[in-house]
Amino acid sequence: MTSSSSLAIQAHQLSKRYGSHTVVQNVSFELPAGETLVLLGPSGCGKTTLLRMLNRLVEPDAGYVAIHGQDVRTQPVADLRRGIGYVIQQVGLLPHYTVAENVGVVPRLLGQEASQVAARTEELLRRLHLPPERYGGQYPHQLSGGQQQRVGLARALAANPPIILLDEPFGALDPITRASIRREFRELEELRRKTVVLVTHDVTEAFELADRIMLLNAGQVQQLGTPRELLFRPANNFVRSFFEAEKLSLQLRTLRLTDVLAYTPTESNMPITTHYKSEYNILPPTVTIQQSIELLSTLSAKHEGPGEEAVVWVEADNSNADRALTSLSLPQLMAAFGRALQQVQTP
Ligand SMILES: Nc1ncnc2c1ncn2[C@@H]1O[C@H](COP(=O)(O)OP(=O)(O)OP(=O)(O)O)[C@@H](O)[C@H]1O
Repeated sequence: MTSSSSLAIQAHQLSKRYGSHTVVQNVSFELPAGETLVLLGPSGCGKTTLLRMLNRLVEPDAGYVAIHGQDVRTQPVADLRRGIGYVIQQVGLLPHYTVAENVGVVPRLLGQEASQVAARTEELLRRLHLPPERYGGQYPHQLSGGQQQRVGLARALAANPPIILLDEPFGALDPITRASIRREFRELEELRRKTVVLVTHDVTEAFELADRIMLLNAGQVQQLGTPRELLFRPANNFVRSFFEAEKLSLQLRTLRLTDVLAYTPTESNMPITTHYKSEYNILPPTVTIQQSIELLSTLSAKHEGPGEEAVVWVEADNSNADRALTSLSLPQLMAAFGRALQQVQTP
């Protein structure tokens, strides 16, 4: 059990109706500080409405929200929103403000000193791969969609709120930009420490970013759990069929090396000296199968010669201390993945 003081967000029996149409129905969840919850579901299922109830952009008809243990109705809205960053798909940058001015807008409103605002702005732009000397003085229309999205994120992070709400933040981007921004986003240390609620209808995005996923349909929670639980222990047919089309790709992103190690050959049948071995292909067991396949493919393209096969080396996790390093080639990895899948899918 998590104590209520370490809970960043508690939503209790939230409901919202527009006319006769119930768009959110009896939704409850608790989100510990530092977790990322993804709200997923088909268009119109109520994700945005639910998200906007958290910072009181929408008032529920029934139920309540508590932030850090305090009922949001008992605090001034301005105070509440100061602690909650908000990023939307349309970005909403101020067109006549430069990039630096856009990022600094909230800290300035909070009365922070100009030098402090400038330092924070520079730091964030640099972290989001927008060198301030090049981009700080530009205007939003001079940036690409992906760059604007990063400025929107920098602006939401500027005042260092402990909670960030993101509504389809990558929705307007092409698939390639989208995938690369998502990777940057995942690796951003600043965000890892925060409590994040993210709305998307993109299943891969949900699986890559979520600690837990709430799958909604017609305003009702279908399942709330880890990506692994939704994929391998679907609560009903809606959940099962929602992931069906992308099942293999999700399995590759959900299972990790640690899940397949037990199904690998106990001894490598190739002499170690024939392998190209460097710090780059020694992997911790937490790496996903998808990432391992990508690395093995790159290594194969670079290093494979006659009689050689590219391998990665997997560090033993604690439960496997007798095997310090296990070597895995692509065929071995795929075979082990297949066997692990059979196990995990057996009820
Ligand atoms: N202010 C409003 N007035 C009337 N109906 C609304 C209002 N806001 C949302 N709705 C309706 O509520 C339902 C849920 O909308 P919501 O935007 O929460 O869904 P969503 O899951 O975020 O959808 P999408 O993925 O398409 O953005 C929709 O049918 C929408 O038309």
